[in-house]
Amino acid sequence: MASSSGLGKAFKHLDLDGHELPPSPAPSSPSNGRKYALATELVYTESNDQYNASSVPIYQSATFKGGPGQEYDYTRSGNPTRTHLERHLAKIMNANRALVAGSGMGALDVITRVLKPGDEVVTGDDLYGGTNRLLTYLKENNGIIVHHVDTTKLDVVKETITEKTTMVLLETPTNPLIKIVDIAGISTIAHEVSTKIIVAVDNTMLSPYLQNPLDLGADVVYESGTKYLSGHHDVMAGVIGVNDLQLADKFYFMINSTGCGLAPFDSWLLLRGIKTLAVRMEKQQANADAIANFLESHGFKVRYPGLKSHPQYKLHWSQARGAGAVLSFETGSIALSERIVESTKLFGISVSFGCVNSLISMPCRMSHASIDPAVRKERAMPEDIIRLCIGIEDLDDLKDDLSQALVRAGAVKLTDNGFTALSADALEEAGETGRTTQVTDEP
Ligand SMILES: Cc1ncc(COP(=O)(O)O)c(C=O)c1O
Ligand SMILES: N[C@@H](CCSC[C@H](N)C(=O)O)C(=O)O
Repeated sequence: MASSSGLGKAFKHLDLDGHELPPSPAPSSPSNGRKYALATELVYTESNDQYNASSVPIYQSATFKGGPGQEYDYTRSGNPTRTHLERHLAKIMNANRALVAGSGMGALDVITRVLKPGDEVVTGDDLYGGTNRLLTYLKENNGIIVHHVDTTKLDVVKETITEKTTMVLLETPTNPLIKIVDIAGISTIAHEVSTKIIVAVDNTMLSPYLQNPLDLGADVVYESGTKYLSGHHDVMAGVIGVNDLQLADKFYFMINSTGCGLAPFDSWLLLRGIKTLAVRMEKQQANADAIANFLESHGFKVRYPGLKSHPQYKLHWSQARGAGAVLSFETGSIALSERIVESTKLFGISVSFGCVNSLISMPCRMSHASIDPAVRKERAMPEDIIRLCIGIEDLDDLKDDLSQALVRAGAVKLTDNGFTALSADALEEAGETGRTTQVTDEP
């Protein structure tokens, strides 16, 4: 009888046949309860515990005493720390209701459980590897028809969405090719075909600090809280924001039924991380912008929406307030990319992004390795692509580390003015033969 929407009344849960729809929590005010600027709202979570604790308490309890009618009975169904987080998230995601799951993939699993055999999903051809894996599973085992198309092309999306479409699943910027997808444009196209089509947007690459898909016409926003929201590589979490309260009830039903709700301690960690989201993001994207320019000025083809050279620069800035801190670039050679990645000292070789420390990876070997190599080829995913996820470190330290790695790997040559990327031919040769420039251990 407990509700994860919480601090309100107990309600009956929706059953699988759709009976007994629970009363949803009242939608917040038009500004979704926001009184202050987002950076301020991120910091303030009103704790209503009996001791006026400044930090929301962790209710590390599986059960709650009292019997029927009480607010909480069992943490799988609802927990005060989780409720607190969900209310806070609803405010910052501009959603009528937010829900939290044990990971970003857990959140997507909850969302896609509304799909039935025969339903059609229209989605992108540059998707996070785990998302691609789940959709492939649903296609092969649950009778869901999945269309992967270039979602940067509105005409292609328009041709693919039909009355049979029940969900449109978008990522923007995409991971790792950093393509931009027109959220408002696609939402309009989908809803013109049917208002029942659920447009769901993965907002992991920017966080609610920089982009609010619900304000652009999407029906559902979700993201991996493992990234920017938590920000320290120490918690796995997934968040969902939705305006339609009946849809929210369905998602809540799934979270309660499958037991994938976020644990109290992880909810607390996420609440703590969110307080510093604005400062982390500002610093991370300032660093990322400088590094993107630094690599571009030395001749690399860099993918980053903060660069004017990004082919969809205008579209990105029409729907987002910043460029985030993930960028990618190619070298022309897998071997050369491997040497660069392995030559960094400060950049950790790791999957994930959005956290305080900088990371470097080769997506085709790591985060996107679960995509069949033939499919990667079909979708023109460059095998040599390097992804940089920028943290809050000192910018000069980051640049120095990248410079020494590029030199050590033979991707650049040293000149009096610093270093210059090699020509395509020289890079190709460097990729095959190895280092072209003598370097000392401490450049
Ligand atoms: C864009 C994107 N969406 C979703 C996920 C899934 O999140 P999680 O790892 O928290 O399950 C990830 C990364 O894992 C991601 O990069
Ligand atoms: N082994 C994991 C890989 C996680 S990738 C995490 C993150 N989304 C990223 O893009 O780096 C898996 O198979 O899911």
